[in-house]
Amino acid sequence: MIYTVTFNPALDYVVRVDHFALGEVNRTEQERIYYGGKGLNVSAVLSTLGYGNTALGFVAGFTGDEIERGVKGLGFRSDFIRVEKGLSRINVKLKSQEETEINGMGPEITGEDVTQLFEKLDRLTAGDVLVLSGSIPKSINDDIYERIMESLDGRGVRIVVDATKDLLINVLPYHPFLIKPNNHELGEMFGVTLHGPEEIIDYGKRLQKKGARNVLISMAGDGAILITEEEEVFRMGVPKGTVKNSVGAGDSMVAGFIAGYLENGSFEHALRLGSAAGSASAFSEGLAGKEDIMRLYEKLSKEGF
Ligand SMILES: Nc1ncnc2c1ncn2[C@@H]1O[C@H](COP(=O)(O)OP(=O)(O)O)[C@@H](O)[C@H]1O
Ligand SMILES: O=P(O)(O)OC[C@H]1O[C@](O)(COP(=O)(O)O)[C@@H](O)[C@@H]1O
Repeated sequence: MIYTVTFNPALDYVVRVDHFALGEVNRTEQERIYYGGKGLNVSAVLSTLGYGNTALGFVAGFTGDEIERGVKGLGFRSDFIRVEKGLSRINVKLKSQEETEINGMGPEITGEDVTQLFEKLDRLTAGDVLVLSGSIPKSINDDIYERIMESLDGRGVRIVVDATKDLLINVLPYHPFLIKPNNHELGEMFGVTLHGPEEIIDYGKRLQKKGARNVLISMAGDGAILITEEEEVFRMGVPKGTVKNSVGAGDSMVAGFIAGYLENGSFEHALRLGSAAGSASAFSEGLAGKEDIMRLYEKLSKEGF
């Protein structure tokens, strides 16, 4: 079974504004609402690619009701924990001359709520895949990902972590199967700005030395680099296309990678399917559909990436 955990699901409010002006009244040209949060996006794309999965996480308030209702139509199972205080987030994604995001902080999650999550995770067994993805609400201690990994240590569960800074660094001693920082996040973890693939590979390998098994570094329009536990390094470019909305591209990449790896155990295939899913979502208004992903997969294969 595949499980995803989203501590902080969101409604993503994506608005397009022509020439956004700070401090002025701006009017939208287009507005859309998507069900978001990294784990939920991973769940949605996995299900698009034919991999059934269960999304775990916390929801609160009327926005939480809507998330719980809406994701029922996305093809995966959900088993959320309802929390009493606060609201699930509305994350604002402003598309104009530049892309700007305001991600909310999320509801108040108590120790009891967290215990409920641990009870659900206690069902996981050897061969299961667990995706821990995204930020955590302020009310939770930032050692939560490590505590989850510690509780599952030795059970043969493959754990994928897509998070930033300490949330990610602290899980490395538990040997996550895959981590996916982007190049900026990778630099941020070491307090440096990375220039070019050599530096990115060097710093990616440092995360491996700290315990990560496979490190996938995404670089938006510049593609991705994968450093595997078999000491191979793969680079993948991106197909040509018009970017419509890159929110969720990273999550789509994680989902594509997992689907590809589960299919035949090949890291190269996983990277290609992950890259195709990432670009296909960047080229779509919302998350990509299967046809688009497979079309870009073929393109990446033909172009020899
Ligand atoms: N502008 C783009 N053009 C083509 N592909 C893209 C673009 N942005 C993202 N992608 C694809 O999606 C992957 C993940 O995107 P990225 O923006 O690096 O992740 P994140 O959202 O986690 O920062 C990239 O490695 C690439 O394959
Ligand atoms: O949990 P965080 O880090 O605040 O991120 C949440 C946001 O990330 C997203 O999952 C998109 O993530 P990516 O663009 O990295 O794939 C949005 O749907 C959501 O608003």
